[in-house]
Amino acid sequence: MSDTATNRPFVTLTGVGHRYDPNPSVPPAVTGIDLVLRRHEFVAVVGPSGCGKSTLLRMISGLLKPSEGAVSVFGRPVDGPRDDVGIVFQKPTLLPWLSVRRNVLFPLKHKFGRYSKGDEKRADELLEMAGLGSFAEKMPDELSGGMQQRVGIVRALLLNPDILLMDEPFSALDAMTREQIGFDLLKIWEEQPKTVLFITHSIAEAVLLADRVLVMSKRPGTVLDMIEVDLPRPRTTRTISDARFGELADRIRTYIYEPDVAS
Ligand SMILES: Nc1ncnc2c1ncn2[C@@H]1O[C@H](COP(=O)(O)OP(=O)(O)OP(=O)(O)O)[C@@H](O)[C@H]1O
Repeated sequence: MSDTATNRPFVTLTGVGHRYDPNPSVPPAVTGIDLVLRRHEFVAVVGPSGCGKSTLLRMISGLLKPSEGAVSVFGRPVDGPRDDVGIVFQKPTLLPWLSVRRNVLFPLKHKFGRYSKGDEKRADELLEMAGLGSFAEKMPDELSGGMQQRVGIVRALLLNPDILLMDEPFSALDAMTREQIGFDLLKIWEEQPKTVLFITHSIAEAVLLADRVLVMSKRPGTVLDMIEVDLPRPRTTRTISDARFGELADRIRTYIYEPDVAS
């Protein structure tokens, strides 16, 4: 985004790595990651299956401690789960006995034991923004997969996190729903900027949504490149037919499928 705050380092990873298996003959999941996420930027992460994308996300969230290097947010080391981080996974795991609105408000209730009228108003505003205004009183099983995933996103946004970590959030959705929900996410992000790290297996989705695309190598995952997506915003379906879109997607594809050619 062209916001003055955008150029400030926000999340910093210095020489970050993680190994699940202490046996030194087994390669680490990820290693030597140097990365700076700027405030309010949208960064997508792509890379071969098993290259450590989720491991990277979990270290930024504070859910997983790096076994090498350090993660910091605004200069403060991350040493455990943080309040200013929202996470959206592939499946929204809604509570089936609670309405959509109550599902969205559940983390507040769980954390503080209560929520205010202001929180309810904000939940309704976010549901409206996500196209779920008339579904607040419905139960999760009355919603399509795409709508359930939107509820999961709204639930993460209600806590107004500075950082939104999304781990293949749309991969369970059909192609059309996926494209639409991507544009809706961009609309919400443009109105309420956050630093977003978005893991996807779709190169096109990464280029369509992100300001920059982090390309990871196969295990042990390292940074192969950080590609600036110099496509104008707002992004629309027309963005996909822009020649530059094709060039950027091709460049990333080469990294993933022909890493020897790319390097
Ligand atoms: N809890 C764990 N214990 C042991 N190994 C793990 C654990 N979690 C992940 N791994 C291994 O670490 C590597 C990186 O896993 P990770 O899930 O971070 O990759 P990924 O890029 O997100 O994969 P995918 O694209 O398939 O979702 C993989 O080889 C995986 O098998």
